[in-house]
Amino acid sequence: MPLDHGSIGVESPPHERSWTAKDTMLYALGVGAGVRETVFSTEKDQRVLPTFAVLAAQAPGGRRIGDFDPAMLVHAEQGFELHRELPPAGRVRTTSKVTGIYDKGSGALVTSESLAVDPGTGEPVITSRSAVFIRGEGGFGGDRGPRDDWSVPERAPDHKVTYPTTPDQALIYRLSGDYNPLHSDPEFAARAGFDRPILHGLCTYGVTGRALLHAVAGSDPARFGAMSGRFTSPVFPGESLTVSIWVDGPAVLFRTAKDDGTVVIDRGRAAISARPAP
Ligand SMILES: CCCCCCC[C@@H](O)CC(=O)SCCNC(=O)CCNC(=O)[C@H](O)C(C)(C)COP(=O)(O)OP(=O)(O)OC[C@H]1O[C@@H](n2cnc3c(N)ncnc32)[C@H](O)[C@@H]1OP(=O)(O)O
Repeated sequence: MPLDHGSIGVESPPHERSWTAKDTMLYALGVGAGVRETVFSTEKDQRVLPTFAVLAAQAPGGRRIGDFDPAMLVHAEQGFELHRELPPAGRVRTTSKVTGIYDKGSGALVTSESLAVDPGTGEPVITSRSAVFIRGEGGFGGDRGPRDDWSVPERAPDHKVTYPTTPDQALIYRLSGDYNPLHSDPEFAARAGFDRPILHGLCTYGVTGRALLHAVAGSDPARFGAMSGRFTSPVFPGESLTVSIWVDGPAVLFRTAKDDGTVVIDRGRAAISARPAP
């Protein structure tokens, strides 16, 4: 059954969500911030990894986009802007909407946007933009969607950071709320065409965000304004991730790859503000 194009532009009812210090510590462990990053993984002077913003701004309950086999859905793109640093425990009110359904031939690309505000003041806290790719749902004769002019700079990266993931990474990450069996159940993963469960896209994204935070933002979440990228190939738990980073003032480009060179996040952009004056 085709996807419901009537879902485009329909705003979801506001959804309030709160999180605790334990949620943000668990998230930190889920994206690999452990004993060397205890400011994120323990309560001592705790701060929050900027990429937690994507989870904080998720709003379930939007309009359904149609019937399809959930095993065929993968996370395709993710971006966010952080309007202020997130506290270890907090609350936001989020509205979201589908912004487009594009025909990519082999699948449909469904894009969405969420705005999370401070429920007390109404001030924006997080803007989040994401896309999912539903394999097998393309070919309906629709628009292919906007083009992006991202290209790899012609110089060597200014930074290269490699982080491991562990075989248990997806089992820890899922406890932050994405219980999609694609990441835990070998039978479901086989239905999706994978010989074992794959890592959550947002886990790869969080590992990449740590690399950016430490390499170009002086490990200071307050300097981390935005990040976006496209998931180009699946990652299996246990694989290492190398983030190549090019810095041009506040504008940062990046790309994440596995040990065999396969690029898993492409078209990466981040916005990092200057170090505050002492
Ligand atoms: C907040 C929201 C939360 C959402 C959570 C979702 C639930 C989660 O639990 C699910 C996950 O985490 S899944 C894990 C992470 N994602 C992945 O591993 C997907 C990796 N990517 C792929 O496999 C392929 O790129 C694939 C399959 C995406 C596309 O591969 P192909 O079918 O071979 O397509 P290809 O021939 O390369 O390109 C066809 C057209 O599609 C565009 N395109 C490709 N990958 C894209 C992507 N990732 N995002 C956007 N567009 C993409 C191509 O550009 C091309 O279009 P055009 O010709 O117009 O340029």
